[in-house]
Amino acid sequence: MTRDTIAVLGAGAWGAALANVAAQGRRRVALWAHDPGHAETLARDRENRRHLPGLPLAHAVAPTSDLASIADARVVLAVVPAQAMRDVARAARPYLADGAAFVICAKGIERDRRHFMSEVVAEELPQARPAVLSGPSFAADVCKGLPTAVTLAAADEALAQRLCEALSTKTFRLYRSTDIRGVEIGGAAKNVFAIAAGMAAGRRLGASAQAALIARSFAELTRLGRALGARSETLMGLSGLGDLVLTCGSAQSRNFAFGQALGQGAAVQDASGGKLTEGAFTARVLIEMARKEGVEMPIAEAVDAILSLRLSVDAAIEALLMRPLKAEI
Ligand SMILES: NC(=O)C1=CN([C@@H]2O[C@H](COP(=O)(O)OP(=O)(O)OC[C@H]3O[C@@H](n4cnc5c(N)ncnc54)[C@H](O)[C@@H]3O)[C@@H](O)[C@H]2O)C=CC1
Ligand SMILES: O=C(CO)COP(=O)(O)O
Repeated sequence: MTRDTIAVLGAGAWGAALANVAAQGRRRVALWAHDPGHAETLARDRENRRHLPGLPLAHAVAPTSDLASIADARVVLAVVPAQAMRDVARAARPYLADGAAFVICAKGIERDRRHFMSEVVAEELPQARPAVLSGPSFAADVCKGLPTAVTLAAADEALAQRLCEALSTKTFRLYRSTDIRGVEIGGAAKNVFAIAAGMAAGRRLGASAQAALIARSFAELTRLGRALGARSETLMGLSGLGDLVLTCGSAQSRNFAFGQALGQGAAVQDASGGKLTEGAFTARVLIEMARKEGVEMPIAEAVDAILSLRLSVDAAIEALLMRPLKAEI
């Protein structure tokens, strides 16, 4: 499978970066954009100037807005926003080859139906073999060829191994897993915690508070992950702790930057600066899942309360600090 044809759905920052990765050693990688104008601009500029300025598309990357271009792909990377995954998967259904690997690269949970991305894909693409790629990886870092390591999970370990071989490069290293649920929970939840970490930075709470917040966020992730069947080693791995540390520790993260702007006083509707902040879509559904499982997630609850304008940032910090003292679990 290593030289199998690869297509990418979604031509934002991460889609462009992964298309460049896939282009190494391949003659053509279709990069599908849902907006024909965007596909034309990419084809003309050979660069995603909005999302990845200064980082050219590899020669083999072929921007298109024609979904039929995925028909000959044995591996399709799905890199659209999580809330768009169902529509895109449904639209791809007539074109996706039987048995093709459909690798979910979005980080989020479907808000309306409370479905994980792998459940969305199972429903919309019965002919696909689903997989999930997630871990600490900023698109710009990957595009620049900086060393990066992520997890790729598929139920069938042989498929996971073959996909790791197909997608790994010298600087983009994939570790295989069969824990799809564990990998997708980590990717979705860390965006919510990154908003909280950004708020703490925006309020200048200090490095000690940042570290405490990451550790307690990890405790929340672990509790929910275990309740939903994730494996401990996944939660402690690249797609769990690894991505949490990256995203909660860098203003390069859009979720962190969004939280930071909120912490500095920006209004919820303005704080993202028009950038995709998946955590803002995931916060509510994450705590709904947690409540259903009887799992306490006070940090995620605080983020949701702030985003739904029920609590100010300062009141949320106060409430977290006033929680009863308890054992460290
Ligand atoms: N940027 C990064 O460093 C990383 C992003 N991700 C994940 O990848 C996913 C995509 O993120 P980015 O590419 O960074 O976002 P982006 O904002 O750079 O690009 C999103 C792309 O999706 C397109 N899009 C929007 N609505 C759509 C729809 N309804 N149907 C089809 N396409 C639509 C937009 O036109 C845009 O080209 C997110 O779930 C994100 O969490 C994961 C790892 C790294
Ligand atoms: O998922 C990411 C890094 O692993 C990107 O994070 P942001 O979406 O917060 O920019």
